[in-house]
Amino acid sequence: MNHLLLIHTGGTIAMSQSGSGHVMPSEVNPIDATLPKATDIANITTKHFSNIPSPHMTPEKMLELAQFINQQLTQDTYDGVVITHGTDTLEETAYFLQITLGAPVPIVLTGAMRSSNEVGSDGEFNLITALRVAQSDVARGKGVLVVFNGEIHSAFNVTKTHTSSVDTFKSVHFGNVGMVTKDHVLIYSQPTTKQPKMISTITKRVAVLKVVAGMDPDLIEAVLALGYDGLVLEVLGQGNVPPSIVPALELLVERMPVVIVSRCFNGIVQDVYGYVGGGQQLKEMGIIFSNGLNSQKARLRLLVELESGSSQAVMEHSFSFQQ
Ligand SMILES: NC(=O)C[C@H](N)C(=O)O
Repeated sequence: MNHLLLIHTGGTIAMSQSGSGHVMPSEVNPIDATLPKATDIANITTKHFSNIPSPHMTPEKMLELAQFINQQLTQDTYDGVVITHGTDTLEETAYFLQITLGAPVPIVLTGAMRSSNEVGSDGEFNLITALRVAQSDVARGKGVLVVFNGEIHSAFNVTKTHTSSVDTFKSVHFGNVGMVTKDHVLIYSQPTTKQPKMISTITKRVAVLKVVAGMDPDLIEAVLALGYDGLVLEVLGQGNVPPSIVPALELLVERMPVVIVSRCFNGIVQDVYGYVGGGQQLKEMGIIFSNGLNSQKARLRLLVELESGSSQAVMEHSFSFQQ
């Protein structure tokens, strides 16, 4: 029988609703009560890494988690790892692990939208399906996966799309990579993955700003004044900005890497337009075009590139579109 490592980090899956109706972390993780129902799936070793709501997650804690997983995988033999996590930043931790961890076994993240004692609580189903995916041969070599509501997603594409629905995780651009049915774990497409970059510290800071019509340049100027090391800009459409921020961007890109992602939910940025502030001008300035990542993931990618001391050319390659 397979041996799985189950790591709890917190989130709603580890919470209960109190008498007042507010949802709070529980001292004893209620999801562990599900484990007797999983004994036919694998032998499971449980580790409690943290018990935090995921808005309390940071890149530093993500790095600690990556190091913890590496340590556990060298100390014992596991066939897969399941991580329970709050849903608010789950996609960020999943993507961080994807780009920094070269684990030889499936790494699967899951969570819940309804806490343990709420009607229709989804933690039990999500945990059981995540364990089934992690022990499955078809999950090997597929990168870090997110299993939620019977769907399997790649860390690259998945994002939280609904504030309260249990059907919240969706893969923009390419759709989910697989599904879990009563009897099967199916993965029908090969997720995009790139060589992970091992880092040992988080010392850099990357700002994220969203571009809006008629945007004032002062926030772009503040990025430099506040001592950030890089900027991710959520730009318009296929990769365009208003003329009002072009001079500030020109100055900024001389001093730090600037990466653009689109504020559209789907699609990639390209140098299509030749007007002032259009993609052609941004490309000529040396701005890096991302490959369809959302801004929260592009921020982590840029952070990892900065920590790795990557050149502009290496960064461009890391952000390039690859199928
Ligand atoms: N459903 C959840 O897990 C949301 C919660 N606020 C968290 O991310 O910790």
